[in-house]
Amino acid sequence: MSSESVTRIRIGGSAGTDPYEVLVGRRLLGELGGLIGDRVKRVAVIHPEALAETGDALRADLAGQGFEAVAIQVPNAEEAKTAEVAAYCWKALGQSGFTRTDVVVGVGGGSTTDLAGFVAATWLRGVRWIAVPTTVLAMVDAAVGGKTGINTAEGKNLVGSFHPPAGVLCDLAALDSLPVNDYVSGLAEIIKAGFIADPAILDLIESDPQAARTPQGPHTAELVERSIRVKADVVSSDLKESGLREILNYGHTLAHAIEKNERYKWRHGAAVSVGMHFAAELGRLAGRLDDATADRHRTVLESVGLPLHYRHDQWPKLLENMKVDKKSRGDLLRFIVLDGLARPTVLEGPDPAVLLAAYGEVGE
Ligand SMILES: NC(=O)c1ccc[n+]([C@@H]2O[C@H](COP(=O)([O-])OP(=O)(O)OC[C@H]3O[C@@H](n4cnc5c(N)ncnc54)[C@H](O)[C@@H]3O)[C@@H](O)[C@H]2O)c1
Ligand SMILES: O=C(O)C(=O)C[C@@H](O)[C@H](O)[C@H](O)COP(=O)(O)O
Ligand SMILES: [Zn+2]
Repeated sequence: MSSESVTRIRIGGSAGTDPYEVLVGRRLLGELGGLIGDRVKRVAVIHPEALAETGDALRADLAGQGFEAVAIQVPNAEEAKTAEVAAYCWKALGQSGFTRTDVVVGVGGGSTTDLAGFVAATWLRGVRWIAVPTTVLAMVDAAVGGKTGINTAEGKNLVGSFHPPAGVLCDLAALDSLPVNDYVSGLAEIIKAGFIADPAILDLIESDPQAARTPQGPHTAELVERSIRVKADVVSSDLKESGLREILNYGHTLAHAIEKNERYKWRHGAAVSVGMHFAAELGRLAGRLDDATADRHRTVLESVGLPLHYRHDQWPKLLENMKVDKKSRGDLLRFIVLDGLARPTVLEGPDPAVLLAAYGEVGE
């Protein structure tokens, strides 16, 4: 298979990390063998149940290229991000004699790429891995940047590692089979990139919100590429989240609290949408964010069908859940808010009354 009109976005390369490329286009899977490299013996293709055919086709294709290829099927969505499923993958790698020169390929949405990256980060203390994201969310965010991990009963992504992939293949054709709710959920991270760094993204979506809801929309490739570039710029200068990278967590403090409260049954993007609405109200009430930009959150999120609200009576539980957010320092809660459009900043230890008032706009 040959690839056609491929965009290549380079990531990393500073502070001792190996650079890698994110490829965006169609018919890209022909690039996989080359990325894996010819000195590799074994490849493990980790894929969700929903992509059983794709996983097996990739395994067969790699076997045809001379690799000892195994497919490891894992549950769909967040059910894959558990210690038990990671242990199942370690067992499969052990049984196929996987060594430090072998390669993991994670094919699927963000849940699968987070798990596959984590399995690669932990097996033999770290083997190479390649991400083949198949949801819009995984293409623009999860598969890019090297954050890998799993959930625990105590919170979202509480166990993980920074372990960048050796390459990322975003084949836009994969989006054609994605259920519309999953497609729309991914738009939340695209809209996040718009608010924190690249407002042209918001203009593109606002120009035709209905078209933005489908991969057939006229701006799909541009939206995906712009969002990847936002993430690439950030993670290339701060892989391990010592500062700047925290801006990518916009909306996530409340989002992760909601996901835990829903026992990880909500889609991440839907929770991020509610979380960004909350962060916008928090920014407004803290005197940081102008009304027009705060209101723009509601209109753009709502226009593509993303949720803005969550149960009002759950606030005490959400507040408790937020304490284990990775941005917390001791008892200090920290939120990413905006000082204005594309001007993200940290709000530390907001007054509990302001937090409650912001949630008053979100609760229903
Ligand atoms: N590591 C990071 O930097 C990062 C960034 C953002 C999000 N995430 C994580 O990503 C996860 C969410 O990822 P997601 O929104 O991609 O959802 P997902 O991976 O949970 O996938 C949603 C559903 O779509 C199915 N699916 C995937 N691709 C498909 C396709 N092409 N056709 C049909 N079905 C398909 C999956 O099997 C699953 O059932 C969360 O766990 C979130 O925490 C991680
Ligand atoms: O890449 C990052 O950094 C992000 O924060 C991107 C988020 O969209 C993503 O959901 C990430 O997994 C959240 O990380 P966490 O450290 O808050 O668990
Ligand atoms: Zn996210």
